[in-house]
Amino acid sequence: MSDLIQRIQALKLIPVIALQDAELAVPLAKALVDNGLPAAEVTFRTPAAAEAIRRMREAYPDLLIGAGTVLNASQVDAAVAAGADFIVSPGFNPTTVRYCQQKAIPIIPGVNNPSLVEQAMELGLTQLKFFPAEQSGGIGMLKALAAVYPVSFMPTGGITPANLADYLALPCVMACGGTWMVPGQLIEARQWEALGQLIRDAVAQL
Ligand SMILES: O=C(O)C(=O)C[C@H](O)[C@H](O)COP(=O)(O)O
Repeated sequence: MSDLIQRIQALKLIPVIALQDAELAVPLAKALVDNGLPAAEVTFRTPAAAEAIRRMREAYPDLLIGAGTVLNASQVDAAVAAGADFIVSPGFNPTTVRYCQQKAIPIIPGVNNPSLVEQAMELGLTQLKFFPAEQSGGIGMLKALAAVYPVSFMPTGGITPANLADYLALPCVMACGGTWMVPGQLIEARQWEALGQLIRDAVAQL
């Protein structure tokens, strides 16, 4: 887990992706790698997720790949079989967390209030997603949580170029998640140049 967290901390930004078509996975991974952001959180919000992860892993063995929106054990299995390095969930589901822990699979579950942070800590977790970040009180809420709990957060949801730096400046923030540098319309339209520019602009802010 600590190696993984170091990699996430070094990247500072994890692009969150919903891919409609696994054919788009490798060109998207190429755009991310070529433009300086070698990571992807591929969400299980689409049926293409596992195949997209498999193709990315095959083409880019060193790419940091998370599986996002993982809601249950069978999605954990599918993600890991496809080559995911870690699991992310939008909420805190103790069943999914325990399943990952039994299999020694890193999981970063989502929380957005003190009670959930405490439940996560009880299971030994100290790196958590803060989701949905802006809608849950944003930076003010994170500061309040960090004052009480020795945990690090990956805020996701409502992170934009306008607030990224403020989130990253908080000592409790290990990285942010966001979609703005990998918008679905550009990916589906295979606008790799435009996408590359968005990714470069995001990296330039880090
Ligand atoms: O599916 C998940 O597990 C999620 O975490 C949801 C996405 O991360 C957010 O919807 C991203 O929010 P935006 O960056 O505001 O577009």
